[in-house]
Amino acid sequence: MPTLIAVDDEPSDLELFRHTFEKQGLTVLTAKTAADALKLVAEHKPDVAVFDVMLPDKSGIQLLDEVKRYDTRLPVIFVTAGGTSATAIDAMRHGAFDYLLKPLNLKQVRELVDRALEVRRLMNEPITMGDAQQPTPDDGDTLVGRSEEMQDVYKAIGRVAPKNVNVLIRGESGTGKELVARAVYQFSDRAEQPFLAVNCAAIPESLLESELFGHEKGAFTGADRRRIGKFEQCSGGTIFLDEIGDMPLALQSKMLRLLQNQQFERVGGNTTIKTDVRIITATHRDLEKMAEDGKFRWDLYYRLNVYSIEIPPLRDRHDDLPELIDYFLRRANRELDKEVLTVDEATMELLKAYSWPGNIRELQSILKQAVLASSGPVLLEHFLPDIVCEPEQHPHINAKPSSPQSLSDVWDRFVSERLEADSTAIYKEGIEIAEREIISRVLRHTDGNQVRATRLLGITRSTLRSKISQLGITIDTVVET
Ligand SMILES: Nc1ncnc2c1ncn2[C@@H]1O[C@H](COP(=O)(O)OP(=O)(O)OP(=O)(O)O)[C@@H](O)[C@H]1O
Repeated sequence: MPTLIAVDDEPSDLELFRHTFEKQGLTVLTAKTAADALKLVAEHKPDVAVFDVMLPDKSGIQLLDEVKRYDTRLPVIFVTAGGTSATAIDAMRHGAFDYLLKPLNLKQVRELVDRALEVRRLMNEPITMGDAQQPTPDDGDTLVGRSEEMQDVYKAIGRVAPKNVNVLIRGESGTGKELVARAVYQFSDRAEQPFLAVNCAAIPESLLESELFGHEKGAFTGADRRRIGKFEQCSGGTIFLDEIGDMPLALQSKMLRLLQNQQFERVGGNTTIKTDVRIITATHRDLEKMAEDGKFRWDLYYRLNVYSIEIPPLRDRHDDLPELIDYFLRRANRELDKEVLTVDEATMELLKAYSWPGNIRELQSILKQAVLASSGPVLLEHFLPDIVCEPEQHPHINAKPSSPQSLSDVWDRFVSERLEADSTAIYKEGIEIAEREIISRVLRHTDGNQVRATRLLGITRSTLRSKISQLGITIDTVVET
């Protein structure tokens, strides 16, 4: 269980943190002074910290600097009364994760702590390579696969990680680009420094610049205080820019200047800020084609592509399938509290014959559905979702809809089958199926245009993206603007 430490001289605030996060299953440590906090950090190595900016024996920033001696990667959130937010902004420049203003809004606190824990996980969970046999697949993440193609990927990681150069990771969606980025970071000389990930496609264009570079108070409507961007916050560390092909052209110029001189200005500011970040980027797009079409700057492309790692699609390394299947079965068993131990031969043949357009993410999602549906220790053919058994009946998004059936017939069949299989997750599975179906259909209607789809669905673009990834929705044509 992750551990949170809250440091504040106000007992009622400490109680609030204890109450809120113990309920969420976290271990909560509390301290009223910086001295006590330091002892707890040294002893318990917490995963996330919340510091008041003013402590009786030290300022929160002094405490942050001292804590960094024990743990350079601990995400620290500051809490401040509105009037002292300048200190909190200063704390961000010292590498704090973020800050919150009093009075505390519990929803915001929870969201921020969740994000900090995710960042901590990305930094700390060790990535192992090629060895799916480690005792529990939950001890960290494993890049599974011993095929020649994956051996080349591991060699490339080993070769480039210790060099302080920018790396471009390429591969279709769901092939493991984020895992490879984390492996490059973890095997680098910067592994003790922070790692921050930004998905360029998930953040609206208007906000991406300030997310990366920060802004000055009054830079635009709504900029009511200075904001420290990721490049400033992460100085000394590594930034992972996912979906770099989606970065707008105007921002590409600013990135280029940063790469040339390791310096930049906040939006609306004149002060030049020096930074020292290693940049890892990833994309599923054809950047050369984009550059030829004038959509991606060649000069930026050359700077980012100092070294590139190409991850092959799953269909080109079917040798890895048995090991991947075994790994994800064990994972699904743990998550769903099931005991599916093996896959029978006919099912394995079907899995091998399928083309895996959504790559490993799709494999993971399909095995989870199959484990959920299965009853007994052997995964049989009829527990697999139809898409694997009859792929021609389920062409991806551009295809015609399948045979008409009334909605209530479909759900009748679904519920009866699950009742027969003695399922204990009918609700969760049903919701997932409905979500997958609705989102896929709307995307088909918009010819894969995600911006139009978000409008029709009435959800945000980041929700859409996370649903696509969570539900393993595969799209042949994606138009993201
Ligand atoms: N070789 C692998 N071994 C084990 N798990 C893997 C492997 N490759 C990918 N995964 C898992 O598959 C899922 C998708 O991986 P990841 O997010 O790294 O893909 P991606 O290429 O970054 O996708 P996208 O382009 O859509 O962002 C993750 O849950 C990841 O842990």
